[in-house]
Amino acid sequence: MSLLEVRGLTVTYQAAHGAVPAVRGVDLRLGPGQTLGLAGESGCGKSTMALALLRLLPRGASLSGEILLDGEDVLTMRWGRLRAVRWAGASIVFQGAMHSLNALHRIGAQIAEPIVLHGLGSPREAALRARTLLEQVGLPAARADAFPHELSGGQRQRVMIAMALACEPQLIVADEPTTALDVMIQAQILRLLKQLVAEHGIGMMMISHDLAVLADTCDRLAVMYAGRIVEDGPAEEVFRSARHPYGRALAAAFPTIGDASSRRNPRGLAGDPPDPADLPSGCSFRPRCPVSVDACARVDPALWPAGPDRTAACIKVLDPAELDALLPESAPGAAAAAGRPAPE
Ligand SMILES: Nc1ncnc2c1ncn2[C@@H]1O[C@H](COP(=O)(O)OP(=O)(O)OP(=O)(O)O)[C@@H](O)[C@H]1O
Repeated sequence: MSLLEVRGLTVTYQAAHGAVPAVRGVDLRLGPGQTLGLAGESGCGKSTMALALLRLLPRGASLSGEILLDGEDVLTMRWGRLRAVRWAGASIVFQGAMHSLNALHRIGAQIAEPIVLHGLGSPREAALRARTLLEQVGLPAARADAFPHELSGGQRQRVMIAMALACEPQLIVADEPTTALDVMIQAQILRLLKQLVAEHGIGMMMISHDLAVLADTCDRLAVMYAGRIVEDGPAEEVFRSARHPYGRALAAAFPTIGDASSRRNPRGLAGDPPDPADLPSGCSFRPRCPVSVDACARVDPALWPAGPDRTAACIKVLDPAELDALLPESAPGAAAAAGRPAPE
């Protein structure tokens, strides 16, 4: 059984200007001990996905679909069960640790708190475990007595990881865990996460706009655009040879795994992701796509097989007969008439 299985997840915010469909029918799967990277630019719906997994979305957001955590649907859980699952079943490491830590409480007390709240130890046992956890994330146990402002950004992010591990969850969701850090510290934190996930056999979903970081850290990669997954497959393969033009553009923007300096000057993709409340017809990526054809305005592509163990939501992974059947005027040869280029 999958540790996490997301089926047809849709999240819609209610904003002053109307409904904002931030996540649109996402399917994802993650096994125990696996790491899944979720990539995409700002505004593609990645954080919404992360928050939805533990029903942490702001009031007014509506959700549908299924989020099966170890077979149990998070969306239909009663509050008591949901409280138990947060931290102990799955926990989230957010970006910007300073905002997530309480400036008035010592580090050790903050790590110990969820352990006591979940009945996993007495206050004394939890305090001892907090010190052990600090050592596991590469900090001296004595840092338990420090306040957040006494730590560097990288140290605070290590504290956040220690907190996420505190109740021994099966799943960690890391949302841009290294974005605010300089490149050397970023590499250390990524190594630490990789090592902890392997040692503890937990699943991890890591969210980032940096495809190279995800390819280096994760087993699988899913690329998100305008609230949908547009490409999915083994991480190295997606990074080296993305089948969706958006995946290729992201890979080109962050060209080198392991060489952080090359990421300082990404070759940017022109334009911005569309406003989810005002999506273009057909494929959402069409207005920015360097290889779009007329048919892309008429077909909103689903994820189709794009090689062994890979999918992509682009009509260019279809053969002409399959595309013909999809086009509204499904006369034979419509794909050719629509200007479909030769498959790559
Ligand atoms: N509370 C909200 N109310 C209305 N719209 C929202 C709300 N939160 C997010 N959105 C919109 O939903 C879309 C997805 O946002 P989300 O934060 O999930 O994207 P993201 O890929 O995580 O970007 P970032 O990395 O900048 O956080 C965006 O268009 C955003 O403006």
